[in-house]
Amino acid sequence: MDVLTVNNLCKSFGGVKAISNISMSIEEGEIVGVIGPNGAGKTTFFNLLTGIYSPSSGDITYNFKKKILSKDFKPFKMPKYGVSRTFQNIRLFKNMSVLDNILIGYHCNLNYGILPSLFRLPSFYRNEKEAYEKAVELLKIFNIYDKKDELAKNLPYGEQRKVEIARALAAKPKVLLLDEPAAGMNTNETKELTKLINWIKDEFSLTIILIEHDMSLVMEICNKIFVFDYGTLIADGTPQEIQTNPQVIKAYLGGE
Ligand SMILES: Nc1ncnc2c1ncn2[C@@H]1O[C@H](COP(=O)(O)OP(=O)(O)OP(=O)(O)O)[C@@H](O)[C@H]1O
Repeated sequence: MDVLTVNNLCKSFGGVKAISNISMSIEEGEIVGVIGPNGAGKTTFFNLLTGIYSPSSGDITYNFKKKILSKDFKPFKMPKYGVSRTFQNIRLFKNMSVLDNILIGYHCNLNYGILPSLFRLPSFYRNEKEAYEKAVELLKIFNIYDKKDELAKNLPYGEQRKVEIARALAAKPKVLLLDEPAAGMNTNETKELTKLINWIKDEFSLTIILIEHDMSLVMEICNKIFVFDYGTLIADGTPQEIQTNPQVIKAYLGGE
């Protein structure tokens, strides 16, 4: 079943056509890679998928129990709908602890109102305890439990990326968008992350869409790859098909 459909999507900034007539569908449970040279429109595409930008024309639909249409996208609503993301430039609450960063992810889905919170009613404690336990579980999965009380800004870059992914997962998404998850990671960290992404996809029943320049990661874990160049979709297919596609080779290397 398609979890996401994109129809004739366009986005222009003045005279710059950042996204031009992109159409695609993504099936539930897939790990999909979005690749392309610098400036190809990948981040703009993610910003359209998460309501940061509105399409100039065309539309996007998440086919969840209830359909979510692009006209209803707002960045702050996306986690509630079931769409979480990470950013190319890590956006953590840098002066908060690692644990608090993850707890914020859970707070999108807490089931108590202002009164239980003000008067400290049982539902408040029940929800907070559950969020804490789940956050600890995530920290252990990401192998950063021993850093839980450190300020996010004091963690090495690779671990900050893990915190950002864990925070996105805490919002219990159905679709997880990862913008360059391996950026700034060394080879071993990238290998570890590759395994982790595969594992969380099954464990949390996710559909994952990722932008990534690290081709070893993309080719190893993606079922399907979409290739952008100058805002257009120039190819899509399996990793094997993409690696041998002459148009893709041309876009990356500037020749055959
Ligand atoms: N807010 C904006 N205002 C004007 N132009 C923009 C804006 N955002 C993106 N662009 C332009 O749109 C095009 C696509 O940019 P985008 O950042 O989406 O590419 P990208 O594929 O993510 O690149 P990279 O791999 O370098 O991150 C570029 O020409 C960029 O300059």
